[in-house]
Amino acid sequence: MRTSMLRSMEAVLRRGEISFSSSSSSSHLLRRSYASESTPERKVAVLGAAGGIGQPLSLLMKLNPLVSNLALYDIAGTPGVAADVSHVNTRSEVAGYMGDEQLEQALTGSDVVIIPAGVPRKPGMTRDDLFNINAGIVKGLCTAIAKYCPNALVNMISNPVNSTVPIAAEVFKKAGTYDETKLFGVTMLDVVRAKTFYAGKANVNVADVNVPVVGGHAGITILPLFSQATPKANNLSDEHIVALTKRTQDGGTEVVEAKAGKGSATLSMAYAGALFADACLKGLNGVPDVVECAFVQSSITELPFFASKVKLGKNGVEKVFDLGPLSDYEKQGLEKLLPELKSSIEKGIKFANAN
Ligand SMILES: NC(=O)C1=CN([C@@H]2O[C@H](COP(=O)(O)OP(=O)(O)OC[C@H]3O[C@@H](n4cnc5c(N)ncnc54)[C@H](O)[C@@H]3O)[C@@H](O)[C@H]2O)C=CC1
Ligand SMILES: O=C([O-])CC(=O)C(=O)O
Repeated sequence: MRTSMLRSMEAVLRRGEISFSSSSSSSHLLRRSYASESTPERKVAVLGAAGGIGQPLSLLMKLNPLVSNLALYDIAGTPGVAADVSHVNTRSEVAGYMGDEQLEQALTGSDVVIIPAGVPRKPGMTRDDLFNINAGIVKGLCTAIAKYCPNALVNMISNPVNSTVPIAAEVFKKAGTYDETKLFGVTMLDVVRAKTFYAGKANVNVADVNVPVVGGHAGITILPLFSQATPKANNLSDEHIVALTKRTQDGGTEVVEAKAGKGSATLSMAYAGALFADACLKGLNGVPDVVECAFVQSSITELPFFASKVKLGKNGVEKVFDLGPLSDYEKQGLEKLLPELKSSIEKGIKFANAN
């Protein structure tokens, strides 16, 4: 029975009928979709592809039939990762690129660039403690993106996202290529966590759950809006909501501590990153009503960048949705997060302009 299941799965993959579902209707990673002979060519580059996130993310992007070319770039280790992933019998051609001199080739022609390059946290560190190393890495990679694929959608995973996205924006502005509809901080893992934790407490099917998560991607700047969660749960008290909010905000730290010095979330992040990149590709391909949360240039609060629901279209961000009705608890959370998020954004802008 197992053999016949594998055979039918392989047949479906060969026909290009499997795709990643955007989380809005189902949280199943693999699902039949509209992919067909007419699916356009799309090149996706993963920068940091040999890392803890990069490797499983590269595999998941290899499984995505919307991808025709997969460029795997890192400063080391990519030939092995690319050779390994390239043997998976799905649509995309895989190529590995290593070191500065191959970055141009990796990036040229990319439609989507996913950036999980940089150091992860160890117990006791905040995401901001990664700034000194990762800011420079992101700046270098974005300088190359501006040069070699200025029209690509950029999915920034490297932490601290609250600062690396503003850094990217400044680099692109200086290069004259900035387009606010094409730059995204990936906050999808916060949404993935909020859905999982909510489903567990509310006792509902996780595949049906939707929870917007707004703000930023660090500690209290992560604000899950459980008052807008669906399906509605009648069994959750205020205490439950406070606990769910805290667990979502501390989700990254929970993994960092459990890994005890061996890094931060990689597998769940690869899943979340693959879902978000899939949503970007669907938007580029003209699929209607693709809506996900992301940290983008925004005017829905006083801050220049903010995570909220965004509609993805043929050019990237088509619409930034406002926050909708908030509970009193969420209003307080919003007030509390603004100063920290503001200072992280300013730190990124200052770094980009000083260096
Ligand atoms: N946005 C989010 O929700 C999340 C973000 N992260 C962040 O993602 C980043 C990566 O995490 P991991 O994969 O666990 O780290 P890792 O250390 O396992 O992998 C990072 C990879 O980046 C590569 N790299 C370093 N400098 C580079 C450069 N200039 N160009 C290309 N590649 C370069 C390294 O060689 C390594 O292979 C960290 O900053 C981490 O904090 C992690 C989890 C969730
Ligand atoms: O916590 C970290 O350092 C990694 C991260 O951003 C997450 O898991 O949300």
